[in-house]
Amino acid sequence: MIKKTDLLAIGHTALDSIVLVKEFPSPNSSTLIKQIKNFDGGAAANVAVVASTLGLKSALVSAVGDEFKASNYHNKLKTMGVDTDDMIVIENEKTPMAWVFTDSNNDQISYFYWGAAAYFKESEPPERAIKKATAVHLATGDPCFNRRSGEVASEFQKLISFDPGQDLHMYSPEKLKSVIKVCNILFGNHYEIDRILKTLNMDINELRSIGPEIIVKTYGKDGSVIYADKKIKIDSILRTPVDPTGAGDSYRAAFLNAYLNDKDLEYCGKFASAVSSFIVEAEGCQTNVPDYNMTIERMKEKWDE
Ligand SMILES: Nc1ncnc2c1ncn2[C@@H]1O[C@H](COP(=O)(O)OP(=O)(O)OP(=O)(O)O)[C@@H](O)[C@H]1O
Repeated sequence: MIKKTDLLAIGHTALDSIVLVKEFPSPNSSTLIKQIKNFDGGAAANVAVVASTLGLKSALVSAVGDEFKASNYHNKLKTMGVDTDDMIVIENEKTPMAWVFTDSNNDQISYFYWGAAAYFKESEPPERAIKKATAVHLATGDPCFNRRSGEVASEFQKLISFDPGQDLHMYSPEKLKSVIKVCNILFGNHYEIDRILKTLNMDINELRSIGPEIIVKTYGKDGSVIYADKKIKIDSILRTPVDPTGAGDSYRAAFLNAYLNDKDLEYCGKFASAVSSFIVEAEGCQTNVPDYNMTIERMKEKWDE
């Protein structure tokens, strides 16, 4: 019997190293590292992990190296119930890695190693995983693979959400438009949504008219705005951030969780806001992930509902 999934996340699974230095070295010099911490990451995996912790049956399709199957990260995903049966495993390659260097001014320099993810381009869209899912989330990853996966998901009439995130610059205007056309929900932070509007030379209503009936624009600690038939402003549940990375992915996972449970858009935004407020309280994108009850408690504290 085919096991159905609620949410399939497509895009990066990555290993993140957060490196603290006093200052960045100039070329041909070196600097001492104060601390290195390794975390499980990658936008699609972050979404799958948060969605699964909140109670959705989630699945993940990423391109990973051949060391991944035996890794603790993979074991963790399986233990959580994330379906990884359709992961793309590339022989003699490594799972993507990100190194984020932070100096004492909190300025950051990042390096991203695509490794196995470079093979997304030549991989077939995960039709079997798409067919099994109620909703498909296209996270940061290869633009061609996302476009082709979006087309298959559209053919099978799935709910499609799209978040090009920091890979936005890799999309040509045509490619960007073609993914946006097939998606139902477009997510982005305010820089990203503004850049999409500028690239496509559209305002938010024109953008909605070509595809996504819902556009969600996040503003960090200043909350988020949902553009649908009406505009809904959602406050954040403000916390002093220990590490803001992963706030966006957790927001998307939580929003989709509430949406798939037939909640109205204001509720979806509040639920997402509550979940992401936990994520900023700890280092890493998959740490301090709240379960459903913890999220509801925090929502009640803020909105008394
Ligand atoms: N300091 C904070 N306290 C509480 N909630 C926060 C804070 N920062 C962000 N959030 C929540 O997380 C949501 C997403 O944040 P943001 O707009 O920074 O996304 P992002 O840029 O995609 O994040 P990232 O790329 O760092 O994961 C916000 O709409 C807000 O609800």
